[in-house]
Amino acid sequence: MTDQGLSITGVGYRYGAKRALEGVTLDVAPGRFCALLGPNGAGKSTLFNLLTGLFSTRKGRICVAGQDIARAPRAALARIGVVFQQPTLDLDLTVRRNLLYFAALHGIAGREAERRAAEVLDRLGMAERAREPVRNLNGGHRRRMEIARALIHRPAVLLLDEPTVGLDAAARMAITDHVHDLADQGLAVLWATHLTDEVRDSDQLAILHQGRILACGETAALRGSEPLREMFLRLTATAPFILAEISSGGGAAGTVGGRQPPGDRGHP
Ligand SMILES: Nc1ncnc2c1ncn2[C@@H]1O[C@H](COP(=O)(O)OP(=O)(O)OP(=O)(O)O)[C@@H](O)[C@H]1O
Repeated sequence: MTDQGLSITGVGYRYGAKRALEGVTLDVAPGRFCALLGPNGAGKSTLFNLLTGLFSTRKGRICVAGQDIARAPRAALARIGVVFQQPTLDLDLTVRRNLLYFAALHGIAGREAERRAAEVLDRLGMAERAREPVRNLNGGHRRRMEIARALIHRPAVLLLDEPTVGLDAAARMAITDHVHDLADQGLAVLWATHLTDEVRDSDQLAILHQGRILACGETAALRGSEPLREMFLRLTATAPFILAEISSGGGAAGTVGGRQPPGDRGHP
C-alpha cells in the first residue's frame, strides 16, 4: 500500500450480470511507471472509469495520494491527471488557450495559469508550439499536449488509457519516452495498453485478463528469459485464475496472480 501514489485494493465491478473486474489489487508508488497490460475486453477502461470517478463501486477501495475516492472524491480527483483514449482538445483554440481553459477548471487563473501552462509545455518539449492552433498539430503532438494538460494541476498520479492508439511508430516511442521521464521525475504513472513493446524491463507490470490481475511485479523478474509478448499471450490464453507464485517474497520480484488483499475472497 502506497500513501502518496495510487492504491487499488480488492476492486470489483459488474455491468448487470456481467463481471468486468474482480479482486483487482495494485499499488503504484511515486516515481514508478506501471504498465497495465491487457487484451481487448480485459477491463482496462472499466478500471479507469472507477479511478476517475465516472463509475463507483462498493467492492474494494481506491486511494489516490492517501485520499479514498469513495469518501473524499474531490480530494482524490484533485490529485489525478487523466489522458483518456478519445482526444478531447478544442481544435480551434491555440495550445496555450486550451491549457489556460483547463487550468481555469481547476481554479487556477491569471499569471499562475500562464506559469503552469509554460511549465507543462516545457516538460513535454512543446514550448515552441504554444501559440499554434491545436488543429495544426500532428497526432503525436496533440497527444503530448493532452499529457501536458493533464499535468497542469500538478497531480501525484497520471493515468493514461491506451494513449498511443492511432499514432505512428516514432510518435509512439516519443510519447512513451516522455511519460517514462515524468515517472522518473516522481509521478506515479498507470499506462493502460495492449502493446507489449511499450513496456520496459524496469517498469512495473500488471497483466489484466478477464477482469483479474494475472501477474504483477517488475517486468524483468516476471518474464525471466521469456519474451514479454510470448509471456503475455501464454498467460492470457490460460484460465484467468491464480497460477503460481514466482518468488516466495512476492513484492520485489512480483507474483503471478497479483497481491491478495487481506480479507478479500475474490467474489463480489
Ligand atoms: N456498458 C457495458 N455493458 C456490459 N458490458 C460491458 C460494458 N462495457 C464493457 N463491458 C464488458 O466489460 C468487460 C471489460 O470491458 P472494458 O471496456 O473495460 O475492457 P478494455 O480492457 O478496456 O477493452 P478495450 O481494450 O477493448 O477497450 C468486457 O467484457 C466488455 O464487453
